[in-house]
Amino acid sequence: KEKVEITKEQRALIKAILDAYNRHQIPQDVTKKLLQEQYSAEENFLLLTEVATSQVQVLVEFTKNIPGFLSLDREDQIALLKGSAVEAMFLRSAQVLSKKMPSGYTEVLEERIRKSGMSEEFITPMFNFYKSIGELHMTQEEQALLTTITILTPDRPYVKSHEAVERLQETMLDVLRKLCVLQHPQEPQYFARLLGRLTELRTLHHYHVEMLTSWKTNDHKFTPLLCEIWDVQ
Ligand SMILES: Cc1cccc(C)c1Nc1c(-c2c(F)cccc2F)nc2cccc(C)n12
Repeated sequence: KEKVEITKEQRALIKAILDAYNRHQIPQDVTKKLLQEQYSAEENFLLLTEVATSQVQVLVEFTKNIPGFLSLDREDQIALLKGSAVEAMFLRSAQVLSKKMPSGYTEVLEERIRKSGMSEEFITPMFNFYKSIGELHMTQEEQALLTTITILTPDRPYVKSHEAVERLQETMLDVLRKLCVLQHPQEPQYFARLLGRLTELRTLHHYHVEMLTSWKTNDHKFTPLLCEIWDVQ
């Protein structure tokens, strides 16, 4: 049985990523609004647009703190952010929704998502994903690393230095693999199950493109940041 050991460098890497992941949270005023504003499909959509916009801002700040990310080609940094944003946001909202917060924030967020004028065909797979993430009971480190691995996916559109991104992603995959072995010794397949979620994220990515189109068709307004990150007119 090979002895799995996390090196000093890898421990520093985990700490840097976890600090960045925890440092950037959604601002209090946004979460307070979610609890206070009245319920209507329009109001819920507006609030979710605010949450989505703040999630993108949080994501950009987190990404800049991923060791090695800022050394990548600048255009590739943008291509990685645009290509991974919604997947990272699905992961983040899954982690928020699977935690039962004392403030009742998760229940309110879930209620507003279900009643925001989104069609059932997107709601079902979205909440199935949220449930499957919740069942994994990921540690904070695993959540932060899985998000990092999603962001560092080399085969996003317009990425030029494929190898540079792949090398960075492999560094993170190696750390996550070791963490899974050490933190879930009774579940040898745990690491494989985490990576399986990344496949499910790709499917949700496609659903999201359709959601954007249907929101646009129903004349829903987005913020400039959401239009920019997802190339919406
Ligand atoms: C904040 C939020 C949380 C859970 C579900 C949803 C639908 C949202 N809201 C949006 C998402 C989005 C996201 F932010 C995280 C996960 C999946 C997502 F669909 N994307 C967009 C794009 C334009 C407008 C909104 C309202 N919106």
